[in-house]
Amino acid sequence: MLKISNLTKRFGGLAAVNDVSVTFEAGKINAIIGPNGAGKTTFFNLVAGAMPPSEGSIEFQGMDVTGMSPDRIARLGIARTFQTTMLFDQSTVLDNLIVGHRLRTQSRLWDVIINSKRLRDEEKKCRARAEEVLDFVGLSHLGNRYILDISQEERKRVAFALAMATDPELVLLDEPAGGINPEETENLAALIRKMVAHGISVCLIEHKMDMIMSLADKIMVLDHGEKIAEGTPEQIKNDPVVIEAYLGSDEDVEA
Ligand SMILES: Nc1ncnc2c1ncn2[C@@H]1O[C@H](COP(=O)(O)OP(=O)(O)OP(=O)(O)O)[C@@H](O)[C@H]1O
Repeated sequence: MLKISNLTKRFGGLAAVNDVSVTFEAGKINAIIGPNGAGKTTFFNLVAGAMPPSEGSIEFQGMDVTGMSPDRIARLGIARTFQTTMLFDQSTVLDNLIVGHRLRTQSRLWDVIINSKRLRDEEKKCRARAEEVLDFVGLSHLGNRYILDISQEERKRVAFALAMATDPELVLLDEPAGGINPEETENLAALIRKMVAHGISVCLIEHKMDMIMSLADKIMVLDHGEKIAEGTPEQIKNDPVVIEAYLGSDEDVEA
């Protein structure tokens, strides 16, 4: 589904991602781990088209998407969750989803001025889709609540719903369990499994090792921009190179 070949991104003299090649299969949960500054976020930025690579290529479902704009990549089926701080606090959950979805639909200014049938049809579709994804993430009962009034876990579910609204094939999750407690983390892991059960492939960056180890089918470990290991959770846990990379940082692979 996603084939990365010799991907490199340099910022001045620093190779934030350095000659990384990896393949992620459809229908799986793939995790990217590594100490702080390892290049995980940069890797995601490259896949989502937020920045062009210095070298290497990205193939999605057999198509070369290297250097494509984020819009085009999103339309091809790669969605990314945004930080919950990107939600509109003073709007309702449903409005956040409708606006998020509308930003990706077709109506032009002319349609708005004449309140065209296309516009009205699109609005209806966006609302229906918003209600559908809200139900999927288990928040139907909160559609009319303000973002300000819901919990951090619920906000994370809204962020997932936003990504789901575009009907993606692959979802990139950047630290989905950051800032929530162990029980909420388990709930969110269940939601990620549900996404995969519905045919969506997942790629996530996460620091919470217990979550990764129980959730991921495959883990890629980055350190100083380079891929130092790749394998199942069991293989990664016991890999001396990985343990060494984490011992040299303030993080713990068994944590
Ligand atoms: N836009 C940029 N310009 C210059 N340097 C950058 C830029 N983005 C990232 N870097 C550098 O690239 C390296 C990798 O950063 P990146 O954010 O990808 O790591 P990370 O693994 O996501 O780290 P963390 O776990 O702390 O979020 C770091 O040294 C960072 O300072």
